[in-house]
This record gives sequence, structure tokens and C-alpha cells, in this order.
Amino acid sequence: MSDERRPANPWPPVETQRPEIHPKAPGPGTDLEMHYTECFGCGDVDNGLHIHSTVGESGVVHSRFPVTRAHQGAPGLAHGGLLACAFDEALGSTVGNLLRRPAVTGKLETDFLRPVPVGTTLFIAARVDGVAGRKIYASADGHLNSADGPVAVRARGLFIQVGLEHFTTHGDADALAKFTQAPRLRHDDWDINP
Ligand SMILES: CCCCC/C=C\C/C=C\C/C=C\C/C=C\CCCC(=O)SCCNC(=O)CCNC(=O)[C@H](O)C(C)(C)COP(=O)(O)OP(=O)(O)OC[C@H]1O[C@@H](n2cnc3c(N)ncnc32)[C@H](O)[C@@H]1OP(=O)(O)O
Repeated sequence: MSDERRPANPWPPVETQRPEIHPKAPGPGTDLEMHYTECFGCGDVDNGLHIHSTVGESGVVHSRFPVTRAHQGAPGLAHGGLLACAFDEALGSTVGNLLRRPAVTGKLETDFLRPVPVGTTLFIAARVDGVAGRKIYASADGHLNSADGPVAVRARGLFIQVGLEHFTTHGDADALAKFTQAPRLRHDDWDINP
């Protein structure tokens, strides 16, 4: 089905407020550091996605996902689940860095419009569309091989703001401590009260 013929569900699906970029958010042109070295999306992980992101203009964050043989589903083509993972990373990074609110993915939907071959780079442009209390709605387009290449994948996500105890209760408290001590992630610069 062509993109034009896909049903257009309203987005965001509820009434939202315009997102407010946090005053300490990294500005346009900033290359974002990996948020955690062991993150499968942006970290220094064997066969991870090795996504790099840069803040763009007008609340858009640009991420690049180089698709390798390690990311195949069908021979020579990217696995859809890993493409969804790339969008989870790109959207989560956009929410986290621009709003500086710790948030987790509640819902993620993807439209796969064209195959993504091994050897291509997916250029993902993501933005925050609206905020309703703890609920943060974000969306992204993934272009083949250049920022204005054909759109191969689209995604929409609902992120839910959480307190840092979400990560200490359910995750690895020591890892979180190291990660929030990184200069750019100091949590006194974050909106951490959901
Ligand atoms: C990721 C690291 C963040 C660390 C933070 C510190 C610094 C951050 C630094 C940098 C960040 C940069 C980059 C991040 C990059 C990538 C991020 C990847 C993110 C992930 O990959 S993260 C893993 C997958 N993720 C989970 O592991 C979540 C598991 N889950 C839960 O932990 C709970 O489920 C939770 C907390 C989501 C909610 O639980 P809860 O009890 O707090 O709240 P509740 O259930 O009341 O939901 C509140 C309102 O959201 C609505 N709602 C919830 N879920 C919905 C759904 N699915 N569909 C529609 N609406 C939904 C409800 O309907 C209600 O709406 P309403 O208020 O209108 O009633």
C-alpha cells in the first residue's frame, strides 16, 4: 500500500500542549553523546545499531543508522524489528535531550514503506509532537541514504515520563549512577518529577 493510501489516524491521539524545549537542552548543531555506552541503539556494542544523533533546527533531531549485515532479516535487507529499535532510540533520544525528562517507551508503531537494504544509512528525523501531562508524543521519518531521500519507515511513539526510581527499582542502580554523573546528563539539569 502506498503511504498516501494508509489510514490517517489522528496524531497525537489526544489533546496535547506544545512541547517546551528545556532551557538546558543541547542546541542546534550539537552532536549528542551516547546516553549509555551499553545501549544497543547508540552505545559501543558489538553489532549494535551505532546510531549517532545531532540536534537540528526547529525541534528536530537527526539520527543516522548505518544498516549492516548484522542487522538483516531477509537476505540483504534490514530486519523490521531492528528498524523499530532504531526509531525507539531516535525518538527516545529526541524526547530525553530536548525535554530533559526521563521517559520510557509506552507504545511504538511503525509503518514500513520500502525495504531498507544492507549498506544503506537510514536518516531519521524525529520531533516531539505534543505533551499531555506525563504522556509525550513523538514521531519520525526515516529516509534512505540522505536526509531528503525517499521515506522508507515512519514511526510514532508514546513516551511516559518516569522518576529516576524507575531505573533504580527495575534496572541496575550502579549503572544509572555512572550514567547520570556524565557532565551533560547531570540529573539536576533534568525535569525529574513526573
Ligand atoms: C532510557 C534511559 C533514560 C534514563 C533517564 C535519565 C537520563 C536520560 C538520558 C538520555 C535519554 C536519551 C536517550 C534515550 C534513548 C532511547 C530510549 C529507549 C527507551 C526505551 O526503550 S524504554 C524500554 C521500553 N519501555 C518500558 O520498559 C516501559 C515499561 N512500562 C512501564 O514501566 C509502565 O507501564 C509505564 C512507566 C510506561 C507506565 O506505568 P505507570 O504506572 O507509571 O503509569 P500508567 O500506567 O498510569 O500510565 C500513565 C499514562 O500513560 C498511558 N499509557 C501507558 N502505557 C500506554 C500504552 N502502551 N498505550 C497507551 N497509553 C498508555 C496510561 O493510560 C496513562 O494515561 P492517563 O494518565 O491518561 O490515564
